[in-house]
Amino acid sequence: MSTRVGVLGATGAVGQRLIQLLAPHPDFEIAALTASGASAGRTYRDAAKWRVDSPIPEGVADATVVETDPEAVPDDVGLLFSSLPSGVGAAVEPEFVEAGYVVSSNSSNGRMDDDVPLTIPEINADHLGLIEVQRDERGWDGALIKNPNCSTITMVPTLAALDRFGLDRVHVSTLQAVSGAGYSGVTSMEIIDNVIPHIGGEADKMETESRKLLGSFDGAEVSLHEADVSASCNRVPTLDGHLENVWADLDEDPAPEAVAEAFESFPGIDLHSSPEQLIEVFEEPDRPQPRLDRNLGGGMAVAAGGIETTNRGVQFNCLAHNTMRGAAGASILNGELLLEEGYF
Ligand SMILES: NC(=O)C1=CN([C@@H]2O[C@H](COP(=O)(O)OP(=O)(O)OC[C@H]3O[C@@H](n4cnc5c(N)ncnc54)[C@H](OP(=O)(O)O)[C@@H]3O)[C@@H](O)[C@H]2O)C=CC1
Ligand SMILES: N[C@@H](CC(=O)OP(=O)(O)O)C(=O)O
Repeated sequence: MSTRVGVLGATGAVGQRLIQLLAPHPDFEIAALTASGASAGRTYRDAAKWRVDSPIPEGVADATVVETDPEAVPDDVGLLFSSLPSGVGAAVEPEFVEAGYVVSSNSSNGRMDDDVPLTIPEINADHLGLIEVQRDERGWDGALIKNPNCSTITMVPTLAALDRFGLDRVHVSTLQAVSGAGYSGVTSMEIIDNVIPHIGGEADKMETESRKLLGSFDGAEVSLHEADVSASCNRVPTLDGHLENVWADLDEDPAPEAVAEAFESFPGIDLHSSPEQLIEVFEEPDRPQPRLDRNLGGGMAVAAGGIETTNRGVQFNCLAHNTMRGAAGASILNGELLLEEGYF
């Protein structure tokens, strides 16, 4: 039997991707769509400026959008996916959890809170245990779980695979697609024929979230991984797919073949949205590329290439689809993990 789910911020860019992925999902059935007061009371077709490259799913187009308020969401909804602006998420997500809902959120608010699991199921599914800590400390019946920032999600599976060689220090420079900024985030006049060498707050997120994801959970708290991470974030004129150049200093000195083997053999997880091969390695020196490789594994795989040794470790490139693996797909995968683990 399918679990009835809702989408908070359903009319937005990430909300639309969530709807596209949830409509055919075997375990979830869309039962509530929320947005701002300006959209509430309207049909979804009327309220949302639909921009996904497939039609609005049947049953969603004529559904009525409701206020983002726990009282407006039916009680039999078991799981909520949140893609609200972070300021709104910070205010309303706790209200939903207090009301007993389990919320799988893509918004950046609260990701580094000590009692909030920040999870990529293939990397740190055990951090879900923080939910018990969260419930004890906050007296909540529901639960709040976060997926990381899209640039962080792209890089962290490769770092997790490299940790067997002793991950010591990481430098990363990103080339991030415009969809990461949302539909009205950067104008065409700003980005065509241009690169913007700054994305507000992004470097800090990569530097902190990656250490939490790679950290260890002892049943009570997560200790951050000791590796130092330095990031430099750039907006480039691609539509989807964040490409990243990574330099990792390691305690050991693996050959490029050993690094490729570590990437390719890194295990996935048996969940519907997880790809069979989590990290796909290219031997061609000019891959991965956003336009060619962002849809690997249904947009849920990470691509790596250009592996070379340095005098301190290894350098390589990695790529993932920022609104699939990096946003909507990440929240849904966390929802699948919560379902599997019996949290609702
Ligand atoms: N993990 C990642 O890497 C990524 C994360 N994100 C994050 O996801 C979130 C959503 O981004 P995006 O989809 O681009 O944003 P949009 O601006 O496209 O959508 C925002 C959604 O929130 C709703 N909303 C806005 N204000 C309110 C309010 N006061 N009360 C209730 N609902 C409100 C909007 O409804 P309405 O249409 O009525 O205004 C809309 O449904 C952000 O936090 C963003 O940072 C985004 C991209 C990638
Ligand atoms: N800042 C990211 C997208 C994003 O919204 O990230 P976050 O989920 O951390 O707010 C980008 O521009 O590509």
